[in-house]
Amino acid sequence: MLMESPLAATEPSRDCPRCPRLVAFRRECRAEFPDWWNAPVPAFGDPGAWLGIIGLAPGKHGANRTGRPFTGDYAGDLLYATLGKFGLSSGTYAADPGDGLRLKGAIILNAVKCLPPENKPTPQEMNTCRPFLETQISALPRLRAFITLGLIAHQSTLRSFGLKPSHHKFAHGARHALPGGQVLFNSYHCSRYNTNTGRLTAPMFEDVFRMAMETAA
Ligand SMILES: O=c1cc[nH]c(=O)[nH]1
Repeated sequence: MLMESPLAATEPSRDCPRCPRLVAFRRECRAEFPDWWNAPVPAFGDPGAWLGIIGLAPGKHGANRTGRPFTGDYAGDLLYATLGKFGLSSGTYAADPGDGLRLKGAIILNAVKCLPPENKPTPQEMNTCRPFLETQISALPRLRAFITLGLIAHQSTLRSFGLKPSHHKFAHGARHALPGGQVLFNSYHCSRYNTNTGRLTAPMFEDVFRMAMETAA
């Protein structure tokens, strides 16, 4: 059973037609895995969040299967462990959206809401999906900080504030001032690849959360 998105009124429809390539891929997945979610993956978290965590896009066997960001594959292992460690969640994280996990003070949004082939949305798909990100950020009035996971989420979040990525270079641990006093922190994406290769370790990830907590909690 899927919990209702805290931003239900701002989510795309299950059959959002905006990106032809992603629509075709969704159809393929629905045919092959009819029991999966196979639709835009809604936001998950606290509508009163001070911290927005911006991911890239659903993973095929993860969020695209479960309907909840960063669950169902390994992409969420470090993320949900870290949220728990910093008191930003309660309950237990499992693949099943009925696990009772709740976020407190944080919300997870994806820069692209539909599953992209090879986990790679095109620049056009990023642009086409961005209005949803912008609307959702605007619908979260208590947001004071963002953690962007990876370069693409960073760029899309900057653009959603009307800022130029060339003026705000991505680097793990970097912080960027946003209009209105909010602060954006960069992290490498917490993908299985990055954690397995040691590009991102738990202490490195926790440092970014600590900075965000010290700045904005
Ligand atoms: O960025 C990501 C990666 C996996 N799952 C998501 O929902 N987003």
